[in-house]
Amino acid sequence: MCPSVPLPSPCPPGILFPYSSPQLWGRAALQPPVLLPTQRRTFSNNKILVELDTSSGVATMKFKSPPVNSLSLDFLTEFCISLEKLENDRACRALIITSAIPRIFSSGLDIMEMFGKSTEHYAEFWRAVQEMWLRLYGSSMVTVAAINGSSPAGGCLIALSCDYRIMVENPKYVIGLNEAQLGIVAPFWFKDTFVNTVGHRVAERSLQLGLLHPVTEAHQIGLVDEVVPEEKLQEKAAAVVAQWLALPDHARQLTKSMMRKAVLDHMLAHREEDIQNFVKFISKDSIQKSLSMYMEMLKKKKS
Ligand SMILES: CC/C=C\C/C=C\CCCC/C=C/C(=O)SCCNC(=O)CCNC(=O)[C@H](O)C(C)(C)COP(=O)(O)OP(=O)(O)OC[C@H]1O[C@@H](n2cnc3c(N)ncnc32)[C@H](O)[C@@H]1OP(=O)(O)O
Repeated sequence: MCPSVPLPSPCPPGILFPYSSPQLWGRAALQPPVLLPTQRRTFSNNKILVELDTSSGVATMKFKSPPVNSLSLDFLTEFCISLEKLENDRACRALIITSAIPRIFSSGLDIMEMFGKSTEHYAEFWRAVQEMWLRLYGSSMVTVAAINGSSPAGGCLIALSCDYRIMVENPKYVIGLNEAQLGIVAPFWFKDTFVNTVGHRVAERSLQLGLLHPVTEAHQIGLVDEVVPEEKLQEKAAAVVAQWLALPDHARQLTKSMMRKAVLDHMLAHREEDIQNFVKFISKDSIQKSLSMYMEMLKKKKS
């Protein structure tokens, strides 16, 4: 049962509220500072592995969906379930997201979910994409993306939705919202999340050109906050989390809510319309043709 933790009053109508239970916001921070032995709780499905260290309150989530951690409907569903579990767990205050697949953080939305399917399927898929973003961008946990590989489009969105991004320095890795290169358009809430991170001018150029930025450039434009060698990634992520967790949960959470509220509110107010727009757009013959050509190009690249 959740303890009844008094919230600062009056509570701002932060968008975090529908997605995280206000009673839980005090979490570990409000408990007496007793030294607990390190304890790990693990849960897993065939796409995602989560390990929660209950003594520090930090969970690590590893994407493990070969070959490229693409965000299929199944993956998104498992991702949302895992996020919900952690959000509702009083022992969890922070989340590090990383990949168990070498060289790839996530290849973005699974293109096969947007190709040759029924309008009902497109609507269900898009609702799942929205749900994932609402949960992650609106999370009351400290969230850090430990980006250990390339992260195009939807993969970049996951990183952008976290509070902090650390990327492995490797000249082969790229990150960005490259939708325009596929002949599709990043929806307004992808764009807003990007703008909130890198600013309007950088976002405008990057989105119009569908740029995938090499790591050093991503760092220069503020798309990632830090760049580290592979072997330092987990240590750095843990240090960043510790710094953020040193603040009182309620102050950090209310500040986060204040910063993200407008964008989250905007999407919630237009959620159904956004689904209809997606279905209409993705069902067009010209868009289906672009996606088909893109998949062909990916396959040709291999041979
Ligand atoms: C008006 C507007 C209104 C509403 C909105 C409308 C529009 C819709 C917006 C939709 C937003 C979309 C977001 C997205 O995320 S789209 C996906 C973008 N992703 C990419 O462009 C990445 C493509 N992939 C790659 O670049 C490479 O695969 C990658 C990730 C760098 C890895 O390279 P490599 O290790 O060499 O591996 P392969 O290329 O050989 O890939 C292995 C295998 O995986 C398949 N694959 C790769 N990516 C995807 C994917 N995203 N979805 C599905 N499948 C993928 C690839 O084809 C290979 O398959 P194979 O069968 O050949 O083994």
